[in-house]
Amino acid sequence: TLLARHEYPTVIWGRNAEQVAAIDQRHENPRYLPGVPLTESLRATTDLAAAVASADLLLVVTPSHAFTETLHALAPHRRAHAGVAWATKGFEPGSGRFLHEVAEEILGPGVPLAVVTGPSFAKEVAQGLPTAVTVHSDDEQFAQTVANALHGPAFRAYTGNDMMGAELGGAMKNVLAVATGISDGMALGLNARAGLITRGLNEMLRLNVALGGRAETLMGLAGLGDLVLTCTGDLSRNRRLGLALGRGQSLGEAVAEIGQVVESVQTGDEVMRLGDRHGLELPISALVRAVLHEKITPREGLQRLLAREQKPEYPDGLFE
Ligand SMILES: NC(=O)C1=CN([C@@H]2O[C@H](COP(=O)(O)OP(=O)(O)OC[C@H]3O[C@@H](n4cnc5c(N)ncnc54)[C@H](OP(=O)(O)O)[C@@H]3O)[C@@H](O)[C@H]2O)C=CC1
Ligand SMILES: O=C(CO)COP(=O)(O)O
Repeated sequence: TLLARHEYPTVIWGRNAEQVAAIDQRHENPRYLPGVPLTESLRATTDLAAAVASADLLLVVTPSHAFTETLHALAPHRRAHAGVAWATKGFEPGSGRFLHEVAEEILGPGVPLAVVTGPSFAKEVAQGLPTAVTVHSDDEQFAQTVANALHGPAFRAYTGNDMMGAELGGAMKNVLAVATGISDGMALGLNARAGLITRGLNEMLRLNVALGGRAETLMGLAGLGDLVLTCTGDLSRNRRLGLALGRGQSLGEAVAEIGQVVESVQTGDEVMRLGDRHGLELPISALVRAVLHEKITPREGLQRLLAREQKPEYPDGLFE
């Protein structure tokens, strides 16, 4: 709806005929964005081949568990010049690969790729409220093309060239949002929330540096920006999952009640796998995973965090 608002002829593909008809004809998405009017020029279809074959630019927004199959489905129909961007946040489930690695493998060399990420609740974007995101690509011109399409009177799109850092920030903030949600669900107070956000940012920065990424990406919209939004904004599904767990609900009950994708349930595993591979301790992320897998209760998680040894805030400099 943002692209259509910017007068780009835009077609959204979906697999559910009823939802597609509602978007195409009534300009609404009653299942996922009830009550938010969509741009009238936005077209919707269930015909993936036709939608892809007519596009100069592809923006994938399926959940991470559907990313690989969606790219396989669209690849044969992609026009030779059409670059592929995605707003999906997470890793490929199972392999733990970054999504740009998956895209490179499926689409082959030479296809322009870009990550769109940042603090952007879909509902607020659709309502036309001011939002800022960042578009990262190895191909500077493609980053600019995607940013130009998204950028408009109420939407700022910055550019960068650190795809891995941008993807790591978008994935990790979902796990850390569960931690602050749990803390708030247990009514542990505002100090606890700020402490978790800051030490969570530290986990993001250390993992990114271990992977060879650049700290500045995580200090920007892709990291800090999205971390603050998701840890504090009740529109976040990941935060709401934490709130429910902190109040004593089970994982199954909470996920069913939210009724939308909650990326952290899968991403917690992949983050810990990356941390283990690089010999990093990520205490908040580790406890979130343990609570999500119902191996420990939120109260046990809290006790373990508070019982950790006292130490310098930055033992080996800022980013050892
Ligand atoms: N919502 C937000 O504010 C933001 C979300 N994101 C990221 O975007 C991604 C999608 O999130 P979001 O749209 O909010 O999730 P939702 O749960 O709201 O919607 C998921 C959508 O993806 C579709 N879908 C699920 N599986 C498949 C599949 N195998 N093939 C085709 N379509 C599929 C669903 O269709 P169906 O109804 O048929 O199941 C539905 O339309 C996530 O990675 C999220 O982290 C990024 C920034 C902001
Ligand atoms: O990524 C998002 C906002 O930038 C949406 O967060 P949730 O998936 O937690 O709702």
